[in-house]
Amino acid sequence: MSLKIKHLSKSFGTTESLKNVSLTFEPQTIYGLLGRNGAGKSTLMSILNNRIIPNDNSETKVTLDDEPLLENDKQLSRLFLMSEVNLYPNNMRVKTIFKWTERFFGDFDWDLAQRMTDHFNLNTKKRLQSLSTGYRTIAKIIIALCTPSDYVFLDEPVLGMDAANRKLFYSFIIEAYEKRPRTFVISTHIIDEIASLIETAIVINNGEIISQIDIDELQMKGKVVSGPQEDATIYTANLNVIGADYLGGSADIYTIGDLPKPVPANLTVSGMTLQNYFVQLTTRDTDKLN
Ligand SMILES: Nc1ncnc2c1ncn2[C@@H]1O[C@H](COP(=O)(O)OP(=O)(O)OP(=O)(O)O)[C@@H](O)[C@H]1O
Repeated sequence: MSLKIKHLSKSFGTTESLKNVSLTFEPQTIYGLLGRNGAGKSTLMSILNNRIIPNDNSETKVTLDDEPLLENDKQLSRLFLMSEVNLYPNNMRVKTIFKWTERFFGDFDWDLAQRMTDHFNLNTKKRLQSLSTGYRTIAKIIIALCTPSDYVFLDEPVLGMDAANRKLFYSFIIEAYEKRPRTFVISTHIIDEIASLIETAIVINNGEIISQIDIDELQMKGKVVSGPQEDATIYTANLNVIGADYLGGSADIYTIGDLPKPVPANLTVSGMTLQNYFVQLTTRDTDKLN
């Protein structure tokens, strides 16, 4: 019982946006889909939600609970994608969009929608076009959380939202999940804010999945060894090092796994944040200023 993707590729002309992606999304799990600009996050989510057609490749298989997903309306209706693209008529009132959603998906969580509109202070009598950028996002978030979908994809869901509303949104994701567990796949560039929300981080880089890690595992095993460059380098020489930052003779070396004891007295060890992990995995040489 899961959403399985095997050998999925997508090219736009000569741009290979997704390269032979294989990935499984388990039911009732909250994922972070992390990648730099242009990494392929939106393309992946759009393909899974039937908005973009993947390359024609006989090896490609996308199944939901072992049934083919693409071009299968019954299975596709179990997925929902919230993205920047506006699918709703701009002159429609928010409340009417909620009703449309209910008709289309066969159900809508009106209680949660009411709580969310109250907390966000959203006037549902307003037309979509008259809302500010942040409030348009809030309206779309409410729709995404109140549909009966089993797999909800949120592509940059906090675009234009202020810090207080983002915090409220993260609490509502948890509330929606606790009320009715389902899979959320959240793509965002504000990584540290979702670190406590997600269970698994998937990192995509240049169209390829380069890492999938449980947040608990990262918290247990991800360490930053800091101190004089030479000593830190010697101490971490045989460890699983994913990257390093050097500044004026000092080093921060990023490792995954157990550290040999004792740690030399001139080195310090701290936990690796999800943001650290992501940056180390996706930094290119060209990102560094000469
Ligand atoms: N319709 C399209 N036509 C041509 N190229 C496209 C199209 N859609 C996406 N691409 C290209 O595919 C690559 C992946 O884009 P995608 O939008 O999936 O990235 P992303 O990870 O969502 O990026 P961002 O974080 O900047 O939104 C990019 O090189 C992009 O230019």
